[in-house]
Amino acid sequence: MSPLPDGYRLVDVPESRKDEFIAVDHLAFAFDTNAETDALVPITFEWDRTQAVEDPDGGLAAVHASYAHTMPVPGGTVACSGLTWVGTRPDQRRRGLLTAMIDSHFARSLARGEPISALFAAEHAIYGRYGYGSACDDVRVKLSRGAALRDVAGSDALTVRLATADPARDSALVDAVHRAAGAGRPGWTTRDSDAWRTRVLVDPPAWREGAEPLRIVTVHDAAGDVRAYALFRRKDNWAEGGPAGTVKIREAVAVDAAATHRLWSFLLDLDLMATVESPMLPVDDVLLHLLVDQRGVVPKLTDNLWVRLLDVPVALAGRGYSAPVDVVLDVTDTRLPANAGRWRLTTGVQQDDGTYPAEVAATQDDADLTLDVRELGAAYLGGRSLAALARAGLVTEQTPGALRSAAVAFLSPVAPVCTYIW
Ligand SMILES: CC(=O)SCCNC(=O)CCNC(=O)[C@H](O)C(C)(C)COP(=O)(O)OP(=O)(O)OC[C@H]1O[C@@H](n2cnc3c(N)ncnc32)[C@H](O)[C@@H]1OP(=O)(O)O
Repeated sequence: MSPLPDGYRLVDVPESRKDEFIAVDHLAFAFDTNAETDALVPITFEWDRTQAVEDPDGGLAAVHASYAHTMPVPGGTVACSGLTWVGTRPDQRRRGLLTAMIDSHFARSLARGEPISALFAAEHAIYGRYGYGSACDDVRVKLSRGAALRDVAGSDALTVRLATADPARDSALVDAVHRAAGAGRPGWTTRDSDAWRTRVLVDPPAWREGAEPLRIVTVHDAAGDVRAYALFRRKDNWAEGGPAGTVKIREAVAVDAAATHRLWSFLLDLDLMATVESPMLPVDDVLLHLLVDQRGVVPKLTDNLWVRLLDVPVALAGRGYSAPVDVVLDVTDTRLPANAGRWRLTTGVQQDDGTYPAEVAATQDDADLTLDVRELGAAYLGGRSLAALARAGLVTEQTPGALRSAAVAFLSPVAPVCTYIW
C-alpha cells in the first residue's frame, strides 16, 4: 500500500459526511451547485463504497467512490468496480493522496470479488500509471438540419411522440429501451438503481444554459411499443440569416435500424433549428452507417471507458473470445504483483452467442506475447486491437503468429461503449 504523508489516513465516508465529501469534489472539479439543483438530482453514491483521505486536522483532503456495475463484456458480464468522484483538494495535490486511494480501491474491489475496475477519466494522463487502459472511444457528431439518411424498410410505419421529460413517467421506458438496444454491446452499462434511472431524466434549470426544458421523443411501433427515444433540448438562435437554433441531445437510443431512422429523421428536421449535436455514440453507431454524406458531419472522438484488470486470470476467463486461441501472455503489473507472470489462455467449445469461453491458468511455458496489464485492460472489451498496440510497441510478439490469433480472438465485432458518464 502506497504511504500517505504523516498524519493522513484513509477513512470510510458514511452518509452523515456526505456534505464534506461533496465539498472536496466541488473544490477539485471547480463546480458549484444550488439548492434547487440538489433537490432534483438524486445522489447515486453507494455508501459502503465511499472513501476519503483525512488530513491531520480531521478534514477530508481527497475522496473517491465506486459503483458496483455489471459490465457487459464479449460473451457475458463481469463484476466491475466503477471508480468515480475522484478528487483531491487543490491545496493538497501531488502528495500521493490519489495513489493511496487507488491502492485502497484495488484492495477493496478485489475483496468484494470484482476482477475489473473501470472509469471515465477526467484527464487522459491520470490513470495509465495505475494500469488502466483506454478501452474504447465514443464519437459525438455535429449534423446539419436536413442531413439525409439512407432508406430503412419499416421506418415509415413508426410514429413519434414528443413530451417534456418526466422522470416518474419515463424512467421505466427509457431503461427498458436502453437495455434492449445495448444487448450484446460490451461496455453498455445499464442503470441498475432508481437513482440512476432518475438521474438520466432530471432537468434542473441550472443545467439548461438558456435552452428549453428537457424533452423526450419516443418512437412507437403499430402496437404502441417504444422502439427508440431521445432526450434533448433546443436552444433558439435568431441569427441575421434567419433562425439557426441548436438541438442538444443528451441520449439517443434505438433498438434497430428502422427505429434509428425514424428517431433521427425527427431530430434532423426540427423547425427553426440549424444544427444537431449528438450525444456520445458508439463509434459504429447505426446513424453513422445511415448517413448519405458522412463527410457532412463533424465528428469528435473521445476516450470512453478505461479498464483495469484487478484479477487477471478471473477477468480473462470472465469474457468470451471471437475465435479459438491458445496463447501464453507474459504480463507485467507493478501495482498488483499477483497478476505478473505468465498466463496460458485456452479457449473451449463455441457458445450459442458465437463466442468461445476460456480457461486461464498460471504456466511456466514460454511466453507468446509480452505486455503490461494496462494494454490488457485496453484490449479487454474488444475495442482495441492487440496487433495495433503491438505496432505502437506496447505489446511484443515472442512466437510468430501468436499476435494475429490473439488479436482476432480478443476483438469484438461490435464496438464497446458506455452511453453515460458515471
Ligand atoms: C474516475 C474519476 O473520477 S476522474 C476525476 C479525476 N479528478 C479530477 O480530475 C479533479 C481535479 N484533479 C484532482 O482532484 C487531482 O489532481 C487528482 C485526483 C487528479 C490527482 O490527485 P493527487 O492527490 O494530486 O495525485 P497524486 O499526488 O497521488 O499523484 C499521483 C501521480 O499522478 C500524477 N498526476 C495526478 N494528476 C494528474 C493529472 N491531472 N495529469 C497528469 N498527471 C497527474 C502526479 O503527478 C503523480 O505522478 P508521480 O507519481 O509521477 O509523481
